[in-house]
Amino acid sequence: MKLYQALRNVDKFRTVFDFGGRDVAHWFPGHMAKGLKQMKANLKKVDCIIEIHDARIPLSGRNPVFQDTLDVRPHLLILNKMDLADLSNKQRILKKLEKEGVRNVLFTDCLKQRDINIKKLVPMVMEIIQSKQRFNREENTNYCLMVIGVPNVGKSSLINSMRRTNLKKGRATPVGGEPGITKAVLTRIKVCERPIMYLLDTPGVLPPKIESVETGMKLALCGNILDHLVGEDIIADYLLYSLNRLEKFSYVDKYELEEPCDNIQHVLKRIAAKLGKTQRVKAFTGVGNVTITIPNYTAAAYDFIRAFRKGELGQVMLD
Ligand SMILES: Nc1nc2c(ncn2[C@@H]2O[C@H](COP(=O)(O)OP(=O)(O)OP(=O)(O)O)[C@@H](O)[C@H]2O)c(=O)[nH]1
Repeated sequence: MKLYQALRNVDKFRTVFDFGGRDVAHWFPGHMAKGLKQMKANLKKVDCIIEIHDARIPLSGRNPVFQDTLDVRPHLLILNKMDLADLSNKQRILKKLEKEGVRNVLFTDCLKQRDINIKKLVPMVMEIIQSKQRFNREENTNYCLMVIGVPNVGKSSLINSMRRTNLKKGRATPVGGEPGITKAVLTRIKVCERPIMYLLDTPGVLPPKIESVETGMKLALCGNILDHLVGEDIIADYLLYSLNRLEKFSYVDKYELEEPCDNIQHVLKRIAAKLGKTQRVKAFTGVGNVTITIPNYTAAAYDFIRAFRKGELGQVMLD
């Protein structure tokens, strides 16, 4: 799709998204509060907190509890999944974060076999630790980090990636495609030999800060909330709205649409047809019941969201 063609459609696109009075209160399971207790209890052993968040939403959805209760420790913010993020305006993001008091930021791609930024992690952590007083751990020669973050941002992947990079070792912790995979209690995992560095894995338990339904929807789009709690249909619609707003029109070619379109029903119908996803349903007519074939909108919405999460619809910056 040529940009000049697409731009002709811009005034046809929605400028605001209608969330239909949705309530985000039920989007997070209760077990998450337990995680914070565990973290606080283990804080004494920790030299540096590694907070990990999704690089596509660097400004939304982090948990404010980090600042309030865990702030006593040195802190590094990792913005992971950088391979999926449009970082053309990285400076704007870094400036905004700095205003919020976040000075140590590292972008990573934990799926990459050799991510150069993961290599920088240990030296960066050492610098941060050495720039502050080490509380009651002065005499300790090994270091302990705590990795925290909202669900599904890549905490386990980061640990595995650090082990791969620093110890040439394989997986220590299971990775999942759905939020809430890491449920075990805190485990201490070695991630570096020189200096000896351990990492406490937390169960991905911190509920994000949802200051608005829009923040909730961004988190849902990035896979930080279980899809069915929000609804695949609305996530897909918010995805379409976002792609159009950001002028990321690669979905047009991928799904063989004629032009960018702001109507989710139309787009899903096209996706369903392309994937051959139809369903047969009974329809009641005046002359009796007939079975008709209609597009499977749910399957199409799922495919659309999945393609986005895999990066097939381009890199985005949702904040
Ligand atoms: N594209 C991309 N995907 C990633 C990256 N890091 C992790 N993922 C994927 O994100 C999903 C979640 O990763 P996990 O490491 O299980 O995340 P987690 O934070 O430990 O998840 P919870 O235990 O649910 O809190 C998996 O499908 C990973 O493959 C990355 O840098 N880029």
